[in-house]
Amino acid sequence: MLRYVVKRLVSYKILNQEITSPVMQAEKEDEDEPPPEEYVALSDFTGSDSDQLSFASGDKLLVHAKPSLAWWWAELQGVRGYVPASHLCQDGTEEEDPWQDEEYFGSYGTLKLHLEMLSDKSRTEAYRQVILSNSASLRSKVVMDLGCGTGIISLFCAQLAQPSAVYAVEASSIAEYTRHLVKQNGCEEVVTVLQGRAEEIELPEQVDILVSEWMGSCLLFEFMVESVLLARDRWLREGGVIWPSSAALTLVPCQANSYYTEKITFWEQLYGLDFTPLHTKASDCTSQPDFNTDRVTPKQRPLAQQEFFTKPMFNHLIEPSDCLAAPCDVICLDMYTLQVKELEEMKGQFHFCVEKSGVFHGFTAWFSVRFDSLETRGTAVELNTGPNSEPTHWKQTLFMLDMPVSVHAGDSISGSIFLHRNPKWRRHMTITLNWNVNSGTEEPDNSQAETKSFPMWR
Ligand SMILES: NC(=[NH2+])NCCC[C@H]1O[C@@H](n2cnc3c(N)ncnc32)[C@H](O)[C@@H]1O
Repeated sequence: MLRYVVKRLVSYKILNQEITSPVMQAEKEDEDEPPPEEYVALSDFTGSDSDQLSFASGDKLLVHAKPSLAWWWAELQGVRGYVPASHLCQDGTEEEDPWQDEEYFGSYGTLKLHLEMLSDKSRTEAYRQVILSNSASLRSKVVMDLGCGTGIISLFCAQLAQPSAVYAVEASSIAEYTRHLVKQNGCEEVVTVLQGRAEEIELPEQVDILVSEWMGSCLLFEFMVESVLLARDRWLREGGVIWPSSAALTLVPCQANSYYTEKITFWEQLYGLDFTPLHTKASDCTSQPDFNTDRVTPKQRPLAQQEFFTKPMFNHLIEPSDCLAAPCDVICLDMYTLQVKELEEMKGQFHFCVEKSGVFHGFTAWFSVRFDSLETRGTAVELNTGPNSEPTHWKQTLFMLDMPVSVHAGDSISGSIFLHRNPKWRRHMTITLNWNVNSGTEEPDNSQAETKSFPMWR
Protein backbone atom coordinates (compact mmCIF):
# COMPACT_ATOMS: atom_id res chain seq x y z
CA MET A 1 0.00 0.00 0.00
CA LEU A 2 2.63 2.61 0.91
CA ARG A 3 4.68 1.39 -2.01
CA TYR A 4 1.66 2.07 -4.16
CA VAL A 5 1.64 5.56 -2.70
CA VAL A 6 5.39 5.94 -3.27
CA LYS A 7 4.84 4.88 -6.87
CA ARG A 8 2.11 7.49 -7.16
CA LEU A 9 4.34 10.04 -5.47
CA VAL A 10 7.06 9.23 -7.97
CA SER A 11 4.63 9.99 -10.75
CA TYR A 12 3.51 13.10 -8.84
CA LYS A 13 7.18 14.02 -8.50
CA ILE A 14 7.53 13.89 -12.25
CA LEU A 15 4.29 15.85 -12.51
CA ASN A 16 5.48 18.40 -9.96
CA GLN A 17 8.71 18.98 -11.90
CA GLU A 18 6.43 20.05 -14.76
CA ILE A 19 4.18 22.23 -12.68
CA THR A 20 6.27 23.50 -9.79
CA SER A 21 6.41 26.77 -11.59
CA PRO A 22 6.27 29.83 -9.27
CA VAL A 23 3.09 31.80 -9.05
CA MET A 24 4.62 34.32 -11.48
CA GLN A 25 4.19 31.67 -14.19
CA ALA A 26 0.46 31.88 -13.62
CA GLU A 27 0.55 35.58 -14.46
CA LYS A 28 3.02 35.31 -17.32
CA GLU A 29 1.26 36.43 -20.47
CA ASP A 30 3.91 35.73 -23.08
CA GLU A 31 3.46 33.56 -26.13
CA ASP A 32 5.39 30.53 -24.89
CA GLU A 33 2.64 29.80 -22.37
CA PRO A 34 1.52 26.20 -23.00
CA PRO A 35 -2.01 25.94 -24.41
CA PRO A 36 -4.60 25.99 -21.62
CA GLU A 37 -6.40 22.76 -20.66
CA GLU A 38 -10.19 22.68 -20.67
CA TYR A 39 -11.85 21.68 -17.40
CA VAL A 40 -15.48 21.47 -16.34
CA ALA A 41 -16.70 22.81 -12.98
CA LEU A 42 -18.13 20.01 -10.83
CA SER A 43 -19.83 22.51 -8.47
CA ASP A 44 -20.33 26.25 -7.88
CA PHE A 45 -17.50 28.34 -6.41
CA THR A 46 -17.66 31.90 -5.13
CA GLY A 47 -14.28 33.60 -4.83
CA SER A 48 -13.51 35.13 -1.44
CA ASP A 49 -11.13 37.81 -2.71
CA SER A 50 -10.12 39.73 -5.81
CA ASP A 51 -7.72 37.13 -7.22
CA GLN A 52 -10.17 34.22 -7.00
CA LEU A 53 -12.42 33.46 -9.96
CA SER A 54 -16.06 32.57 -9.28
CA PHE A 55 -17.87 30.05 -11.46
CA ALA A 56 -20.96 27.86 -11.60
CA SER A 57 -21.28 24.10 -11.89
CA GLY A 58 -20.92 23.06 -15.53
CA ASP A 59 -18.86 26.11 -16.55
CA LYS A 60 -16.00 25.30 -18.93
CA LEU A 61 -12.79 26.88 -17.65
CA LEU A 62 -9.42 27.19 -19.36
CA VAL A 63 -6.64 26.22 -16.94
CA HIS A 64 -3.45 28.13 -17.83
CA ALA A 65 -1.24 27.02 -14.93
CA LYS A 66 -1.26 24.75 -11.88
CA PRO A 67 1.05 26.63 -9.46
CA SER A 68 -0.13 24.43 -6.58
CA LEU A 69 -2.11 21.25 -6.10
CA ALA A 70 -4.97 23.09 -4.44
CA TRP A 71 -5.20 26.29 -6.55
CA TRP A 72 -4.98 26.66 -10.33
CA TRP A 73 -4.81 29.80 -12.54
CA ALA A 74 -7.80 29.66 -14.87
CA GLU A 75 -9.91 31.74 -17.22
CA LEU A 76 -13.66 32.03 -17.67
CA GLN A 77 -15.10 34.31 -20.38
CA GLY A 78 -11.89 36.29 -20.61
CA VAL A 79 -11.45 36.80 -16.84
CA ARG A 80 -8.56 35.05 -15.07
CA GLY A 81 -8.12 34.14 -11.44
CA TYR A 82 -7.36 31.37 -8.95
CA VAL A 83 -9.79 28.45 -8.76
CA PRO A 84 -9.89 25.47 -6.37
CA ALA A 85 -8.64 22.40 -8.27
CA SER A 86 -10.95 20.15 -6.26
CA HIS A 87 -13.98 21.73 -7.98
CA LEU A 88 -12.81 20.85 -11.49
CA CYS A 89 -12.49 17.77 -13.65
CA GLN A 90 -11.30 17.35 -17.16
CA ASP A 91 -14.21 16.97 -19.56
CA GLY A 92 -15.54 13.46 -20.17
CA THR A 93 -12.94 12.65 -22.77
CA GLU A 94 -10.49 11.62 -19.96
CA GLU A 95 -10.17 7.89 -20.35
CA GLU A 96 -8.30 7.05 -17.11
CA ASP A 97 -10.00 4.47 -14.92
CA PRO A 98 -11.14 6.16 -11.66
CA TRP A 99 -9.79 3.11 -9.77
CA GLN A 100 -6.47 3.27 -11.65
CA ASP A 101 -6.55 -0.52 -11.56
CA GLU A 102 -3.99 -1.05 -14.29
CA GLU A 103 -1.37 0.88 -12.32
CA TYR A 104 -2.62 -0.32 -8.93
CA PHE A 105 -2.62 -4.04 -9.67
CA GLY A 106 0.45 -3.56 -11.87
CA SER A 107 2.31 -2.26 -8.81
CA TYR A 108 1.20 -5.27 -6.75
CA GLY A 109 2.40 -7.57 -9.50
CA THR A 110 6.00 -6.76 -8.47
CA LEU A 111 7.84 -8.51 -5.62
CA LYS A 112 9.00 -5.16 -4.21
CA LEU A 113 5.64 -4.43 -2.61
CA HIS A 114 5.22 -7.94 -1.20
CA LEU A 115 8.79 -8.00 0.10
CA GLU A 116 8.07 -4.87 2.11
CA MET A 117 4.78 -6.14 3.46
CA LEU A 118 6.23 -9.52 4.39
CA SER A 119 9.21 -7.75 5.99
CA ASP A 120 6.77 -5.99 8.31
CA LYS A 121 6.89 -8.44 11.23
CA SER A 122 4.25 -6.60 13.33
CA ARG A 123 1.75 -6.83 10.47
CA THR A 124 2.49 -10.37 9.37
CA GLU A 125 2.89 -11.83 12.88
CA ALA A 126 -0.46 -10.26 13.88
CA TYR A 127 -2.23 -12.21 11.13
CA ARG A 128 -0.27 -15.35 12.04
CA GLN A 129 -1.32 -14.93 15.69
CA VAL A 130 -4.97 -14.59 14.64
CA ILE A 131 -4.83 -17.92 12.77
CA LEU A 132 -2.84 -19.66 15.48
CA SER A 133 -5.06 -18.52 18.35
CA ASN A 134 -8.19 -19.57 16.44
CA SER A 135 -6.82 -22.79 14.95
CA ALA A 136 -9.26 -25.08 16.76
CA SER A 137 -12.28 -23.05 15.64
CA LEU A 138 -10.98 -22.91 12.08
CA ARG A 139 -11.27 -26.69 11.73
CA SER A 140 -13.54 -27.59 8.76
CA LYS A 141 -14.30 -23.91 8.12
CA VAL A 142 -14.31 -22.22 4.68
CA VAL A 143 -12.06 -19.15 4.44
CA MET A 144 -11.74 -16.37 1.85
CA ASP A 145 -8.44 -14.46 1.84
CA LEU A 146 -9.23 -11.27 -0.09
CA GLY A 147 -6.20 -9.73 -1.77
CA CYS A 148 -3.98 -12.63 -0.73
CA GLY A 149 -0.86 -11.29 -2.48
CA THR A 150 1.77 -14.04 -2.11
CA GLY A 151 -0.75 -16.05 -0.09
CA ILE A 152 0.89 -15.73 3.33
CA ILE A 153 -2.40 -15.62 5.28
CA SER A 154 -3.82 -18.56 3.29
CA LEU A 155 -0.64 -20.55 3.94
CA PHE A 156 -0.90 -19.74 7.66
CA CYS A 157 -4.45 -21.13 7.60
CA ALA A 158 -3.37 -24.38 5.91
CA GLN A 159 -0.20 -24.72 8.03
CA LEU A 160 -1.58 -23.81 11.48
CA ALA A 161 -5.19 -24.96 11.25
CA GLN A 162 -7.37 -27.47 9.39
CA PRO A 163 -9.92 -25.44 7.39
CA SER A 164 -11.91 -27.37 4.80
CA ALA A 165 -11.06 -24.83 2.09
CA VAL A 166 -9.26 -21.51 1.66
CA TYR A 167 -10.06 -19.37 -1.40
CA ALA A 168 -7.07 -17.08 -1.96
CA VAL A 169 -8.27 -14.23 -4.21
CA GLU A 170 -5.70 -11.99 -5.91
CA ALA A 171 -6.23 -9.65 -8.85
CA SER A 172 -2.58 -8.92 -9.73
CA SER A 173 -0.25 -11.10 -11.77
CA ILE A 174 1.50 -12.21 -8.56
CA ALA A 175 -1.34 -14.78 -8.34
CA GLU A 176 0.47 -16.97 -10.87
CA TYR A 177 3.40 -17.26 -8.44
CA THR A 178 1.10 -17.63 -5.46
CA ARG A 179 -0.13 -20.93 -6.99
CA HIS A 180 3.50 -22.16 -7.08
CA LEU A 181 3.99 -21.12 -3.44
CA VAL A 182 0.85 -23.02 -2.41
CA LYS A 183 2.10 -26.15 -4.21
CA GLN A 184 5.67 -25.71 -2.94
CA ASN A 185 4.35 -25.72 0.63
CA GLY A 186 2.11 -28.73 0.13
CA CYS A 187 -1.13 -26.75 0.62
CA GLU A 188 -2.76 -27.30 -2.75
CA GLU A 189 -5.38 -29.67 -1.23
CA VAL A 190 -6.73 -26.86 0.96
CA VAL A 191 -5.80 -23.58 -0.75
CA THR A 192 -7.25 -22.58 -4.14
CA VAL A 193 -5.82 -19.45 -5.74
CA LEU A 194 -8.34 -17.48 -7.82
CA GLN A 195 -6.88 -14.73 -9.97
CA GLY A 196 -9.27 -11.82 -10.42
CA ARG A 197 -10.92 -8.95 -8.67
CA ALA A 198 -12.87 -10.05 -5.59
CA GLU A 199 -15.87 -8.17 -6.99
CA GLU A 200 -15.82 -10.28 -10.14
CA ILE A 201 -14.67 -13.82 -9.22
CA GLU A 202 -17.09 -16.63 -8.44
CA LEU A 203 -16.57 -18.86 -5.38
CA PRO A 204 -18.08 -22.37 -5.31
CA GLU A 205 -19.61 -21.73 -1.87
CA GLN A 206 -20.25 -19.15 0.87
CA VAL A 207 -17.45 -18.67 3.39
CA ASP A 208 -17.35 -18.81 7.19
CA ILE A 209 -14.39 -16.43 7.53
CA LEU A 210 -13.48 -13.45 5.36
CA VAL A 211 -9.92 -12.33 6.11
CA SER A 212 -8.05 -9.51 4.37
CA GLU A 213 -5.15 -7.15 4.91
CA TRP A 214 -6.69 -4.08 3.26
CA MET A 215 -5.48 -1.16 5.35
CA GLY A 216 -3.78 1.76 3.64
CA SER A 217 -2.32 5.13 4.68
CA CYS A 218 -4.61 6.79 7.20
CA LEU A 219 -6.42 3.43 7.28
CA LEU A 220 -8.46 4.06 4.13
CA PHE A 221 -6.20 5.19 1.29
CA GLU A 222 -6.56 2.83 -1.71
CA PHE A 223 -10.14 2.18 -0.51
CA MET A 224 -9.57 -1.55 -0.80
CA VAL A 225 -12.00 -1.66 2.12
CA GLU A 226 -14.80 -1.24 -0.42
CA SER A 227 -13.86 -4.57 -2.00
CA VAL A 228 -13.93 -6.21 1.44
CA LEU A 229 -17.43 -4.87 2.18
CA LEU A 230 -18.74 -6.03 -1.19
CA ALA A 231 -17.23 -9.50 -0.63
CA ARG A 232 -18.73 -9.55 2.88
CA ASP A 233 -22.17 -8.85 1.49
CA ARG A 234 -21.83 -11.42 -1.28
CA TRP A 235 -19.78 -14.33 0.13
CA LEU A 236 -19.80 -14.22 3.95
CA ARG A 237 -22.48 -16.52 5.29
CA GLU A 238 -24.90 -15.34 7.99
CA GLY A 239 -23.03 -15.35 11.29
CA GLY A 240 -19.66 -15.53 9.54
CA VAL A 241 -16.59 -13.74 10.86
CA ILE A 242 -14.70 -10.92 9.21
CA TRP A 243 -11.05 -10.25 10.06
CA PRO A 244 -10.20 -7.52 10.94
CA SER A 245 -13.54 -7.16 12.77
CA SER A 246 -13.14 -3.45 13.52
CA ALA A 247 -10.77 -0.58 12.76
CA ALA A 248 -10.03 2.82 14.32
CA LEU A 249 -8.27 5.94 13.04
CA THR A 250 -6.35 7.68 15.82
CA LEU A 251 -5.25 11.35 15.89
CA VAL A 252 -2.98 13.38 18.15
CA PRO A 253 -1.77 17.03 18.07
CA CYS A 254 2.02 16.92 17.85
CA GLN A 255 5.34 18.64 17.57
CA ALA A 256 7.39 18.02 14.45
CA ASN A 257 10.48 20.11 15.09
CA SER A 258 12.87 18.24 12.84
CA TYR A 259 10.49 18.24 9.87
CA TYR A 260 9.67 21.94 10.40
CA THR A 261 13.37 22.78 10.66
CA GLU A 262 14.21 20.75 7.58
CA LYS A 263 11.56 22.40 5.39
CA ILE A 264 11.02 25.88 6.85
CA THR A 265 13.70 27.06 9.27
CA PHE A 266 16.24 25.92 6.67
CA TRP A 267 15.57 29.16 4.71
CA GLU A 268 16.42 31.47 7.63
CA GLN A 269 20.14 31.79 7.09
CA LEU A 270 21.60 30.38 3.89
CA TYR A 271 25.31 31.10 3.44
CA GLY A 272 24.85 34.46 5.18
CA LEU A 273 21.85 35.31 2.97
CA ASP A 274 18.21 35.83 3.93
CA PHE A 275 15.85 33.40 2.16
CA THR A 276 12.91 33.99 4.51
CA PRO A 277 10.56 35.29 1.75
CA LEU A 278 10.32 31.62 0.74
CA HIS A 279 8.64 30.76 3.99
CA THR A 280 6.94 34.03 4.91
CA LYS A 281 4.93 36.42 2.82
CA ALA A 282 4.82 39.17 5.43
CA SER A 283 6.17 41.72 2.89
CA ASP A 284 3.21 41.25 0.56
CA CYS A 285 0.48 41.95 2.98
CA THR A 286 -0.16 44.34 5.85
CA SER A 287 -1.56 41.63 8.09
CA GLN A 288 -0.13 38.13 7.83
CA PRO A 289 -3.01 36.15 6.26
CA ASP A 290 -3.99 33.08 8.15
CA PHE A 291 -2.16 30.41 6.15
CA ASN A 292 -3.89 27.58 7.92
CA THR A 293 -6.99 27.95 5.85
CA ASP A 294 -8.03 26.77 2.44
CA ARG A 295 -9.10 30.27 1.55
CA VAL A 296 -5.57 31.51 0.92
CA THR A 297 -4.46 31.20 -2.66
CA PRO A 298 -0.86 30.41 -3.74
CA LYS A 299 -0.07 34.15 -3.85
CA GLN A 300 -0.67 34.45 -0.12
CA ARG A 301 0.56 31.04 1.01
CA PRO A 302 4.36 30.95 1.35
CA LEU A 303 6.05 28.79 -1.29
CA ALA A 304 7.75 26.44 1.19
CA GLN A 305 4.53 25.74 3.06
CA GLN A 306 2.68 25.36 -0.21
CA GLU A 307 5.19 22.86 -1.56
CA PHE A 308 5.98 20.84 1.57
CA PHE A 309 2.86 21.10 3.73
CA THR A 310 0.02 20.74 1.25
CA LYS A 311 0.03 16.96 1.31
CA PRO A 312 0.31 14.73 4.38
CA MET A 313 3.71 13.16 5.12
CA PHE A 314 2.89 9.49 4.74
CA ASN A 315 6.04 7.90 6.14
CA HIS A 316 6.40 9.89 9.35
CA LEU A 317 7.63 8.23 12.55
CA ILE A 318 6.36 10.19 15.53
CA GLU A 319 8.19 9.92 18.86
CA PRO A 320 5.82 9.43 21.82
CA SER A 321 7.44 12.57 23.30
CA ASP A 322 6.18 14.58 20.28
CA CYS A 323 2.57 13.96 21.30
CA LEU A 324 1.14 17.09 22.95
CA ALA A 325 -1.93 15.33 24.32
CA ALA A 326 -3.41 11.86 24.76
CA PRO A 327 -4.27 10.41 21.33
CA CYS A 328 -7.94 10.04 20.46
CA ASP A 329 -9.77 7.54 18.20
CA VAL A 330 -11.61 9.87 15.85
CA ILE A 331 -13.17 7.36 13.44
CA CYS A 332 -14.25 3.82 14.38
CA LEU A 333 -15.41 1.27 11.81
CA ASP A 334 -17.46 -1.84 12.60
CA MET A 335 -16.71 -4.14 9.66
CA TYR A 336 -19.95 -6.08 10.17
CA THR A 337 -22.20 -3.04 9.72
CA LEU A 338 -20.12 -0.53 7.70
CA GLN A 339 -21.75 0.30 4.35
CA VAL A 340 -19.92 1.29 1.16
CA LYS A 341 -21.88 4.53 0.88
CA GLU A 342 -20.59 5.58 4.32
CA LEU A 343 -17.08 5.64 2.88
CA GLU A 344 -17.89 8.80 0.87
CA GLU A 345 -17.72 11.09 3.88
CA MET A 346 -16.57 10.11 7.35
CA LYS A 347 -16.39 12.56 10.22
CA GLY A 348 -14.92 12.46 13.69
CA GLN A 349 -14.75 14.96 16.55
CA PHE A 350 -11.86 15.51 18.93
CA HIS A 351 -11.05 17.43 22.08
CA PHE A 352 -7.42 17.29 23.19
CA CYS A 353 -6.22 18.58 26.57
CA VAL A 354 -2.66 19.78 26.05
CA GLU A 355 -0.49 17.95 28.59
CA LYS A 356 2.78 19.76 27.99
CA SER A 357 3.91 23.08 26.60
CA GLY A 358 5.46 23.00 23.17
CA VAL A 359 4.90 23.91 19.54
CA PHE A 360 1.75 22.60 17.87
CA HIS A 361 3.13 21.87 14.40
CA GLY A 362 0.30 19.64 13.26
CA PHE A 363 -1.55 16.38 13.75
CA THR A 364 -0.34 12.81 13.41
CA ALA A 365 -2.67 9.97 12.48
CA TRP A 366 -2.38 6.19 12.59
CA PHE A 367 -4.75 3.25 12.81
CA SER A 368 -5.40 0.05 14.72
CA VAL A 369 -7.42 -3.01 13.76
CA ARG A 370 -8.92 -5.72 15.95
CA PHE A 371 -9.55 -9.41 15.17
CA ASP A 372 -12.36 -10.88 17.27
CA SER A 373 -11.73 -14.41 18.55
CA LEU A 374 -13.76 -17.29 17.12
CA GLU A 375 -13.61 -18.90 20.56
CA THR A 376 -16.24 -17.76 23.03
CA ARG A 377 -14.44 -15.68 25.66
CA GLY A 378 -11.33 -15.93 23.48
CA THR A 379 -8.86 -13.04 23.40
CA ALA A 380 -9.01 -10.64 20.48
CA VAL A 381 -5.79 -9.83 18.59
CA GLU A 382 -4.95 -6.17 17.90
CA LEU A 383 -2.60 -4.67 15.33
CA ASN A 384 -1.73 -1.10 16.35
CA THR A 385 0.38 1.11 14.06
CA GLY A 386 0.85 3.90 16.62
CA PRO A 387 4.02 5.28 18.26
CA ASN A 388 3.70 3.05 21.34
CA SER A 389 3.72 -0.16 19.29
CA GLU A 390 6.42 -1.85 17.25
CA PRO A 391 6.92 0.20 14.06
CA THR A 392 5.15 -1.06 10.95
CA HIS A 393 5.59 -0.32 7.26
CA TRP A 394 2.61 2.02 7.52
CA LYS A 395 4.50 4.23 10.01
CA GLN A 396 2.31 7.25 10.79
CA THR A 397 0.86 10.15 8.75
CA LEU A 398 1.78 13.77 9.60
CA PHE A 399 -0.47 16.72 8.74
CA MET A 400 1.53 19.96 9.02
CA LEU A 401 -0.10 23.31 9.75
CA ASP A 402 1.35 26.16 7.66
CA MET A 403 1.86 28.23 10.81
CA PRO A 404 2.79 26.41 14.03
CA VAL A 405 1.21 27.57 17.28
CA SER A 406 2.80 27.66 20.74
CA VAL A 407 0.63 25.81 23.23
CA HIS A 408 0.84 25.34 26.97
CA ALA A 409 -0.22 22.64 29.39
CA GLY A 410 -3.88 23.22 30.19
CA ASP A 411 -4.75 24.57 26.72
CA SER A 412 -7.24 22.60 24.64
CA ILE A 413 -7.36 21.76 20.93
CA SER A 414 -10.82 20.79 19.78
CA GLY A 415 -12.37 20.30 16.38
CA SER A 416 -13.25 17.75 13.75
CA ILE A 417 -11.76 15.62 11.02
CA PHE A 418 -13.46 14.92 7.69
CA LEU A 419 -12.40 12.15 5.32
CA HIS A 420 -13.95 13.06 1.99
CA ARG A 421 -13.55 10.36 -0.66
CA ASN A 422 -12.55 11.75 -4.05
CA PRO A 423 -15.69 11.67 -6.21
CA LYS A 424 -13.61 10.95 -9.32
CA TRP A 425 -10.41 9.15 -8.20
CA ARG A 426 -11.92 6.38 -6.12
CA ARG A 427 -8.79 5.30 -4.29
CA HIS A 428 -8.08 8.86 -3.08
CA MET A 429 -9.53 11.16 -0.46
CA THR A 430 -9.12 14.60 1.07
CA ILE A 431 -8.64 14.87 4.81
CA THR A 432 -9.94 18.15 6.23
CA LEU A 433 -9.00 19.17 9.75
CA ASN A 434 -10.88 21.90 11.63
CA TRP A 435 -9.47 22.97 14.97
CA ASN A 436 -9.59 25.59 17.69
CA VAL A 437 -6.82 26.26 20.17
CA ASN A 438 -8.25 27.51 23.45
CA SER A 439 -5.94 28.81 26.12
CA GLY A 440 -6.41 27.16 29.49
CA THR A 441 -6.63 30.58 31.13
CA GLU A 442 -8.96 32.63 28.87
CA GLU A 443 -12.58 32.16 27.81
CA PRO A 444 -12.92 29.83 24.74
CA ASP A 445 -12.47 32.05 21.70
CA ASN A 446 -14.07 30.45 18.66
CA SER A 447 -12.77 33.18 16.36
CA GLN A 448 -9.52 31.20 16.24
CA ALA A 449 -11.23 28.45 14.23
CA GLU A 450 -8.78 27.04 11.66
CA THR A 451 -9.25 24.61 8.82
CA LYS A 452 -6.94 22.93 6.33
CA SER A 453 -7.54 20.25 3.70
CA PHE A 454 -4.92 17.71 2.66
CA PRO A 455 -5.28 15.73 -0.58
CA MET A 456 -4.31 12.05 -0.27
CA TRP A 457 -3.22 12.19 -2.96
CA ARG A 458 -5.54 13.63 -5.56
N1 LIG B 1 -3.06 -3.33 2.70
C1 LIG B 1 -3.10 -2.82 1.52
N2 LIG B 1 -3.59 -1.59 1.27
N3 LIG B 1 -2.60 -3.53 0.50
C2 LIG B 1 -1.99 -4.83 0.75
C3 LIG B 1 -2.81 -5.91 0.14
C4 LIG B 1 -3.13 -5.60 -1.27
C5 LIG B 1 -3.22 -6.90 -2.09
O1 LIG B 1 -4.59 -7.12 -2.38
C6 LIG B 1 -4.78 -7.16 -3.79
N4 LIG B 1 -6.10 -6.58 -4.04
C7 LIG B 1 -6.51 -5.33 -3.72
N5 LIG B 1 -7.80 -5.16 -4.08
C8 LIG B 1 -8.21 -6.34 -4.61
C9 LIG B 1 -9.44 -6.80 -5.15
N6 LIG B 1 -10.52 -6.02 -5.22
N7 LIG B 1 -9.52 -8.08 -5.61
C10 LIG B 1 -8.43 -8.89 -5.56
N8 LIG B 1 -7.23 -8.52 -5.06
C11 LIG B 1 -7.13 -7.26 -4.58
C12 LIG B 1 -3.62 -6.36 -4.37
O2 LIG B 1 -3.33 -6.75 -5.70
C13 LIG B 1 -2.50 -6.71 -3.41
O3 LIG B 1 -1.83 -7.91 -3.78
